[in-house]
Amino acid sequence: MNKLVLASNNAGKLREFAQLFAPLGIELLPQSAFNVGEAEEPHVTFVENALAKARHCAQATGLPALADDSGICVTALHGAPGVYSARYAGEPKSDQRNNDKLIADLAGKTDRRAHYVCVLALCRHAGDPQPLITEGEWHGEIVATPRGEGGFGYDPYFYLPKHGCTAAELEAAEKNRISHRGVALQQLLRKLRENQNP
Ligand SMILES: O=c1nc[nH]c2c1ncn2[C@H]1C[C@H](O)[C@@H](COP(=O)(O)OP(=O)(O)OP(=O)(O)O)O1
Ligand SMILES: [Mg+2]
Repeated sequence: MNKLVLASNNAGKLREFAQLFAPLGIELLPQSAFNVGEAEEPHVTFVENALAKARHCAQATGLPALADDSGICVTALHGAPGVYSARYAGEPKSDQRNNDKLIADLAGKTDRRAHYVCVLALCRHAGDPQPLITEGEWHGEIVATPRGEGGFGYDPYFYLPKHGCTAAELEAAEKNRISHRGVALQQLLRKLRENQNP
């Protein structure tokens, strides 16, 4: 497989995947290059939404498609916003309003634990009966005051005690090495290699 379509319209994800794929010798094309519209994400699990996006994109392009469904799960909010992270503060999607709502919802709560989840789904074609699926998690805490200019989404509020900084303060390469997305992609690449060398 030397060409893949990325089934996402999120500029932050596109940036991170471009960097992650750069050394791999796999051409990664954004679905916008094929005028693929946004897929429905009607499901209550990351894995089902990831599959829906990958299948929709493979169908529309005739090429293998990789989708990322991700979000942040906050312990004190019983796992919310979870699969609804992108639309937490309603439509149209806005990172700023999502972050404001998250901080408001956590006001007065002492348990600040949260983790990112990323599920990747790779459909080699629209009817692929055996899509590759992997998952990564990244654990941290929500801070009330944003820090850093990097990353995207909830990153300025996602604090990593081990690193003493937020995800938005990490170098892009460091985030990709340890993030939910980076971990899920390493697993996906391992599965791809196993499939090619049975
Ligand atoms: O590393 C991350 N750093 C910060 N925020 C993140 C990250 N990873 C996911 N997130 C947040 C952003 C968005 O609020 C939601 C993903 O929602 P999700 O539906 O998967 O993506 P999306 O609608 O933005 O784009 P698309 O579906 O076209 O890929 O989780
Ligand atoms: Mg989405």
